[in-house]
Amino acid sequence: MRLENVWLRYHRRGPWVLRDAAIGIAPGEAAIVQGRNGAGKSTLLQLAAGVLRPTRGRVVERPTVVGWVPERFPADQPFDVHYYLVAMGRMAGLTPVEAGRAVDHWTERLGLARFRRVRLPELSKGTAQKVGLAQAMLRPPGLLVLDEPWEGLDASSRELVPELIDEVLADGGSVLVSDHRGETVRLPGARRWTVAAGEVDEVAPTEGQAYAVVEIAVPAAQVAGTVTRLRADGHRVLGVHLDRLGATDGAGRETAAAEGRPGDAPVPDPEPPDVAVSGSTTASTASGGQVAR
Ligand SMILES: Nc1ncnc2c1ncn2[C@@H]1O[C@H](COP(=O)(O)OP(=O)(O)OP(=O)(O)O)[C@@H](O)[C@H]1O
Repeated sequence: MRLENVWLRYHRRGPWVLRDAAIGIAPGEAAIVQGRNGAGKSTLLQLAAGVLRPTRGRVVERPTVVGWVPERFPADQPFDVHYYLVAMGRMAGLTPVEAGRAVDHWTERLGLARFRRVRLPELSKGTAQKVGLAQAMLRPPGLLVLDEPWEGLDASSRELVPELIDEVLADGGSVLVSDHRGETVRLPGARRWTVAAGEVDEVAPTEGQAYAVVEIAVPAAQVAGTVTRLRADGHRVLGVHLDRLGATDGAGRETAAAEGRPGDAPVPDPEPPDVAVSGSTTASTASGGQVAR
C-alpha cells in the first residue's frame, strides 16, 4: 500500500492537514505513526484505510481486506455484541456460517464471550475497543490499521494487540498503528513514521533497533524440532540451556528470568548457535529457546 503525493484538507478553504505525503508499506511490514496531538496521525491512518479520500494524489495497492480500528469505537448503536459482529462479518463478505464461526473465534479469543448479549452502549471503553479489534480481524486483513489501539485496554489485554499484529504480519499482511503513549516499544521491528507540520517522514532505523531477543521455554524433548523450525522461519537461535530449577511452570509460563542461573546446564544444540546480535533488547514470551528475530 502506498500514498502517492497525497494532500488532504477537510474543507475547501481549510488548512492542509497533510501535504504531498509519499510513503508506503510492504506486505509483512508494520509502521508506527507518531506525532503530537492534532498533527494528522488519524487522518493519515484513515487515508491508508480508505475511510478518507485524498483531496489530491492517490493511494495505490491497498489490499482488498482492510481492518480498521478507530481511536474510539462507535458504541452508540442499538445492537448487542454478537448481532453487531455477525452483521459486520456479513458486510465484510463472509457467508452467514463463516461470519458465525469468525465471531465465535474472535469473541472467545478476545475475552468477549460473556458480553455476547450485551448491547454496545453498555460496554466499558476497553471492552468496546476489543469489539472493534474483533471486527477488524473477522476476515484476515491484508492491511490492519489501528488508531491508538491501547487506549482504554486494561493491562492484561494490552498484550493482545502485539499478538494480533504479529499474526497479520505472519500472514503477509501490513500493519499501521498510531500511538502517543509509547506502547509501541512492544513492536521493536516496526518502521517509524512521523507526522509534523503536514509532512510525513520516515525515521531511519538505528542499529540495534532491528532485533529483539525473545526468551521462550519448550519441553526439553522438543528442543531440536523447535530450533530447526525457528531457523527455518529465519530466526537466529542464540543459545539453548536446560531449566533444572523449574523456573517455568508446567504451562510454560516463566516465573523468573532464566539465563545464567546457577544449575542451568547447556543442552546439545542441533547446530551451534548463530552469532549473537549486539545492541538487542530483551522480552519474555510464554512459548519456546532463546531466539532473535
Ligand atoms: N472531521 C474533521 N473536520 C475538520 N477538521 C478535522 C477533522 N478531523 C480532524 N481534523 C483536524 O485535522 C487535524 C489533524 O487531526 P488528526 O485527528 O488527524 O490528528 P492526530 O494526530 O490523530 O491527533 P490526536 O493525537 O489528538 O488524535 C487537526 O487539526 C484536527 O482538528
